[in-house]
Amino acid sequence: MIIANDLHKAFKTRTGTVKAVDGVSFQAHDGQITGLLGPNGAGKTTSLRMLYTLMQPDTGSIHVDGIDASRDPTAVRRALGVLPDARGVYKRLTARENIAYFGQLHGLSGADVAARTAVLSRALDMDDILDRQTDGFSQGQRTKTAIARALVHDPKNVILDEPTNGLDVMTTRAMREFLFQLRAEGRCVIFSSHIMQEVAALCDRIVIIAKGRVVAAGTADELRERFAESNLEDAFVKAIGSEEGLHA
Ligand SMILES: Nc1ncnc2c1ncn2[C@@H]1O[C@H](COP(=O)(O)OP(=O)(O)OP(=O)(O)O)[C@@H](O)[C@H]1O
Repeated sequence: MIIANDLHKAFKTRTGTVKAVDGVSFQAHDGQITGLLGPNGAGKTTSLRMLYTLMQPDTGSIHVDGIDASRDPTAVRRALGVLPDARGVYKRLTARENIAYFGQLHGLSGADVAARTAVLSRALDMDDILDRQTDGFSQGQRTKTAIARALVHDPKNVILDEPTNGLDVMTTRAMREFLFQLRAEGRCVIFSSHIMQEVAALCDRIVIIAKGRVVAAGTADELRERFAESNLEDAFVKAIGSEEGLHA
């Protein structure tokens, strides 16, 4: 389970201070998919970066399975599998070697790495690319490699920054099935997207972020009810106060 409590993060730029995250709180439960939905620049990536301890919040707290991220970031990292916005797959290594490298960093034995690689490769349908050097991989193939690598240590919590970004329809469908599988295994899954339809199709709970703040949260039904709209898209527009988030 992941709890974000009143996160704030500002960046100093030449032209002034940007409040990227300005009061984000939510809970993501085990056995559920929680979607962070918001238009470009809403603060999703910055929120996720704080959750996976790449950045420290200016104020606010994060707990992963009860561990305070500011006190024990290493333990939090162990409990998380992360697909960052920059996929960062090593080009000279094969997909299998990319996965194994992360397994070794997590201290897994060779046998455990091989077993997890087999499970993940099957789930992500990547058997045919496993032993190819990732240089030249398509975006979808790179994303699959990065996800398999992120999950090699069998983490209870999974954070995915725009996992279907740039994927074709078939690969997106396969990715959805994979996320449902992670949910069925009882994991806590958080993913971000600016595509409302995708979040609606996948998520048990939706956290809508605009201008660095949570403007609404709940199930799709709760959001429709709250904004008195039968269509989730209309509820989303009302929640963020503009139509900018609708365009992928
Ligand atoms: N390192 C940084 N320095 C300065 N400004 C930043 C930095 N990182 C993010 N920002 C700004 O913070 C705001 C939120 O950015 P963020 O990447 O979190 O949004 P997002 O919701 O993930 O958007 P997108 O859907 O476009 O990826 C934006 O205005 C962005 O320009």
